[in-house]
Amino acid sequence: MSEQLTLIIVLVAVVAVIGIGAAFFLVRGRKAPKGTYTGPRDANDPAPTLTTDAPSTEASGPVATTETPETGVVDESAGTVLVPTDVPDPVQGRLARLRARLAKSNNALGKGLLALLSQDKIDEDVWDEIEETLLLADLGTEPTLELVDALRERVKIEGSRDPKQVHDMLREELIKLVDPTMDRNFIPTRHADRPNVIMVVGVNGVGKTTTIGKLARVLVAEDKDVILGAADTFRAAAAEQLATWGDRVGVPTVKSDIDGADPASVAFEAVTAGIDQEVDIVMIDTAGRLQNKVGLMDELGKIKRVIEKKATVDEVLLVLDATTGQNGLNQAKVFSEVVNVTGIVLTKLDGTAKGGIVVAIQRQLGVPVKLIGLGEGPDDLAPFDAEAFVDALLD
Ligand SMILES: Nc1nc2c(ncn2[C@@H]2O[C@H](COP(=O)(O)OP(=O)(O)OP(=O)(O)O)[C@@H](O)[C@H]2O)c(=O)[nH]1
Repeated sequence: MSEQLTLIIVLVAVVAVIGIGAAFFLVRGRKAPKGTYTGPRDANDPAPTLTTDAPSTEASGPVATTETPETGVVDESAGTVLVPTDVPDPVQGRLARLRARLAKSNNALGKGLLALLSQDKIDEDVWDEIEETLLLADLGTEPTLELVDALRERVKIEGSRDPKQVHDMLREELIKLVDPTMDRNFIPTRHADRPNVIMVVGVNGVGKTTTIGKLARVLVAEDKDVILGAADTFRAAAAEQLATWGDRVGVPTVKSDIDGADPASVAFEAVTAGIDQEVDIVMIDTAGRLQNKVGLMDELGKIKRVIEKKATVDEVLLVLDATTGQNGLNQAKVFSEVVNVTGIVLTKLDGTAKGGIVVAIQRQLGVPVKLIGLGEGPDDLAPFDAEAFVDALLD
């Protein structure tokens, strides 16, 4: 009798443990651990296939004849268990943590201005020097004149200046120029029925692939499910480079196994995989292209149009190398004409004293700088924040 009772108690305990476990997974909502799902996350979804032929007629049906993806794409996410090996740094406070990199190369701007404005007597020569410092930092003519006028006015009104006063005055005026009111949200959210789609564009070697890799880590740290699309089919190693970034944090990459494949086809397949697998975000890498190559710029427009047969492109991030200065402005202008740029990623700010380019670019495009690259390390990408940026220049 007592044996039967013990058996019943054990059975009840086992059922209770299983019940609690099931409830835990239901509350959590995620159908597979992030980064380890291998296909559709709903049991009733169609099984993923390894595609080596052109996308099916159904998938590419709405695509115009001239823009029909014609090359095969291998969906690496199908049948592959990706086990993350890295835990990305948290995103909060990154700019503050990386500020030393920025401050070092931008000393000329922040510290130089502070020194000039702290002089006992600020005559015309000093104002000229202030102007020159700002122009050398690539702030651009109009913002430079605006800032100098504002500072002149305040020096006149406020009279004597102690170091704290000078610091606060400069800080306020710089923050105004960098514009804290712009929408710099860079953590996209999934739409009810489809992923958020981000396209990353820019000229050769500015850091597009590296930025996507770093951004994938940021998104994983924010608990997002991500798929990458290697539509940079021009440079043989680019797709591998992207996939390596993704693998480290358990993010799958859709890429073609054919050298020089149609980038629009790869992008289309990546977005299709993202929809099928119900991910939060699909990020598409594109090949670097010079803004004066008309054919390549047209191709970029085509990639976007082909993606949009499937899902809206929510964000086009233009990656600009901060060390290229004014040339970046020309690039920004042409790219935004072709693909409606919605945000700027300014890379290599660790290697230049030209932090003023942030203001110049925003002014020219009316588009916010959303992220800045501060090194080659995997977590050397920081969300841009006007106040933290100015503090990094001055302190
Ligand atoms: N110092 C520094 N280097 C960076 C940064 N971002 C990228 N890089 C380096 O820039 C180089 C080019 O980066 P990629 O990501 O390959 O550039 P890409 O734009 O994808 O290049 P293409 O595909 O050839 O157009 C690499 O050596 C990166 O490590 C940054 O913020 N700081």
